Amino acid sequence: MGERTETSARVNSQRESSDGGVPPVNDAGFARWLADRAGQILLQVRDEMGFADGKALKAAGDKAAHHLMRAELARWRPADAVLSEEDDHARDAWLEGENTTVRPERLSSSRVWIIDPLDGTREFSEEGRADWAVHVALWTADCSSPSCLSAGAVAMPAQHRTIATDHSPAYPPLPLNAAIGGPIRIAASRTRPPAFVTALAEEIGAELVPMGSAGVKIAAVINGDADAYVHAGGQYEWDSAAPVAVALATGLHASRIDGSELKYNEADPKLPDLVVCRKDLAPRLLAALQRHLPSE
Ligand SMILES: Nc1ncnc2c1ncn2[C@@H]1O[C@H](COP(=O)(O)O)[C@@H](OP(=O)(O)O)[C@H]1O
Ligand SMILES: [Mg+2]
Repeated sequence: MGERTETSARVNSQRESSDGGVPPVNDAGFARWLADRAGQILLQVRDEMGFADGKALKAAGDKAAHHLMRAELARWRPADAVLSEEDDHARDAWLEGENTTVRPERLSSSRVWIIDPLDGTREFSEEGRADWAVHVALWTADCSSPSCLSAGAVAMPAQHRTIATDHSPAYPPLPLNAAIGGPIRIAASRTRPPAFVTALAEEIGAELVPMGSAGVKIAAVINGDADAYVHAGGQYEWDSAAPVAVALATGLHASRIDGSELKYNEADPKLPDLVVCRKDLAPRLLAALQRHLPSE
């Protein structure tokens, strides 16, 4: 067994033997508890493995967080379905049965946990970076909003910070630079920003704030460190479900870039674009986005 595999095996066995106690009964508290537990494991994996082999670190982080979350969900919410980025067939709308294709179980479940065990995987593997997160969201069939997200938590372990719908953060105050007519700050992917985002920013006099992880970018909007998060060109439900749950609970605007609703637990989990921003900014940003929508 190589040194790195040994480290990963040791982290796994410590994880399995460590007891996180009894989690909160309510779903939002449970989401926070689960995201925090996975976050602790991820910090441990980073400490144990170091940054010499980024690829191995990413793989070990994804795996450790996924296994822990799957195990705790099976233990504490056994009747619920789970959609995790790290499941083998997570991206498939249909699964191969014996002689036919079958629908994934989650499509007939009334409660589905949509989880991204490690969002911002690239940044997780880079020393000194804190822009990575753990996402836990609960989709329920019985709901009153189009997204049907009834709980969500985003842990940012390297920032020692977790936001969740059990104690929804306060609506962000109008930042001073917005009040005095300063530039809007748009958070965008540091490695895969939408093709149109530079032109969009120029058109509305905005400045771009590159960072990793969809969860961290939406947390920046919730926090008031950015005014908006704009993404297009590809993403999946697990990349946005948890932070969108918190953003909506906070009272922010969250939609597709054409203004339509974000929907979760769809047969095809692709959810390639979104915009999250303060409500006062939404009409202006959506109007500008209309002029930049990628042609289908
Ligand atoms: N064009 C694209 N296609 C598919 N996934 C994308 C994407 N752009 C961003 N993502 C995913 O969205 C998440 C946030 O991306 P970014 O950090 O670039 O803003 C990342 O999730 P993971 O880290 O869970 O893979 C990344 O893989
Ligand atoms: Mg992700």
